[in-house]
Amino acid sequence: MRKTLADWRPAIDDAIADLVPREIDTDYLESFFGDPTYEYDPDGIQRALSNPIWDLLDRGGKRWRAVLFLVFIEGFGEDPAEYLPYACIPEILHNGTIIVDDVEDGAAIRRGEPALHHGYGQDVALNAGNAMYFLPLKVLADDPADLPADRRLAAYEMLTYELNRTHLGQGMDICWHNESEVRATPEQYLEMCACKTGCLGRIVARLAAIIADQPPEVEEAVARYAELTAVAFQIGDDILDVENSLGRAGDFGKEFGNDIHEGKTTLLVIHAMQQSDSEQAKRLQEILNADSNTDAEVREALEIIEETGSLASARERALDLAAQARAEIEPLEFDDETGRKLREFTEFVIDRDE
Ligand SMILES: CC(C)=CCC/C(C)=C/CC/C(C)=C/COP(=O)(O)OP(=O)(O)O
Repeated sequence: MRKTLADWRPAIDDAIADLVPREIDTDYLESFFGDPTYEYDPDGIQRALSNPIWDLLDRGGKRWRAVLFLVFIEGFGEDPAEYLPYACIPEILHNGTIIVDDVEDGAAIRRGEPALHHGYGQDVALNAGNAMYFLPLKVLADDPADLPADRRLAAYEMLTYELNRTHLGQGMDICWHNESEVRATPEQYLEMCACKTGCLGRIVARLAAIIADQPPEVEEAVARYAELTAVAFQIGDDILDVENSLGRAGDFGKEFGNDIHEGKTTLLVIHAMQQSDSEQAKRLQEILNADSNTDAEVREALEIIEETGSLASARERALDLAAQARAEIEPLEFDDETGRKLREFTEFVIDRDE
C-alpha cells in the first residue's frame, strides 16, 4: 500500500536529522578546519548555530513541501524512500526563509513560541537562517542517489534561478512595507507572492521533475501547479491571520493581529483599501503605518477588512488559483492516486486551520 501524506512525516524528520547536525562536535569542526591550530569551543558554536536551527525544527511545521516533493517523485514512477534527503532541500530552505522573514518583519511569534531573534538575538538568528539556505546544497554535493551529472547541474541552475526570484519577491514585499501608502494592485500582489512564496513551490516540483528526468514541458506544468498552489496557500495564510485574530480559527502560532502589527500589504488590505470609504481607508492606513497598535486599534483594522468583504474576496481568488493549478496537471499522465493527492492538496492549502 502506498503511504499517505501523514505517513511520511517520521521519515522526513529522520532525513532532516541526518542532514542538519544536532551536535557540533570536534569531528564536525575538523571537517571544516582540517587540523585546527586553535582550540575551538564546540559548545559555543552549538549555541550559535545548531541550537537555534533545532529550536525551530523541533517546534514542528507542516513539512508539506517535503511531502509534496515525495508525491511528485512517486507520481513520476520513482521510489520516494530513495529520495528522502532531496525532500529536505525545499523544507530546510523554507525554514531558513521564515527565520530571516521574522527578523525582517519584526515578528513576535513563530510556531507558537517567540520568533528566533527574540530568544537568540538578530545576529544569531540571521546566521542560522542563512546557514539553512546552504545546508541543503550539501545533499546535491553528496548526491546519495548518484544522479547523472547533467541532472545535478540542472538542479543547481534551477535552485539558483528560483532562489534569486524568491528574494526579488521578498524585496518587493519589504519595499511595500516601507511605503506610507498601500499602492499595490491585486495583480501586483499576486506577482509578488508568485516570487516570494511561489518559487519555493516551484523548487519542490522542479526538483522532483529534474531528478525523475521529465521533459521540460512536464517540469514547467508541475512548476506552474506548485506556484499557483503556493500563492493560494499564501492567500490562505493571510486569511488565517485575520480569522485567527477574529477568534474564528485554531491556534495559528502567531501573535494576535500579526499582519496588522507588521503593517503588511496583503490581498485583504489591498481589497479593503479599494472598497472602503475614504474615512475607513485613512484609518486603516494610519493603523498599518503606526509603530505600535493597541488591541482595540488592531480590532478596528480587522473590522474594516471584514466589513469590506475582503475575506470572501480573497478566498474566491485563492479558490480560482487552486482551480488553475489543477488545470495545469490535468493533461499530465499521473496515476489516479497521485492525481487525487495533487487535487486534494490544492484544497488543503485553502481549507486549513494552522
Ligand atoms: C527570502 C525570504 C526571507 C523569503 C520569505 C518568504 C516567506 C517567508 C514567505 C511566506 C511563506 C509562508 C506562507 C510561510 C508559512 O509556511 P507554512 O505554514 O508551511 O509554515 P510551517 O512550516 O510552520 O508549517
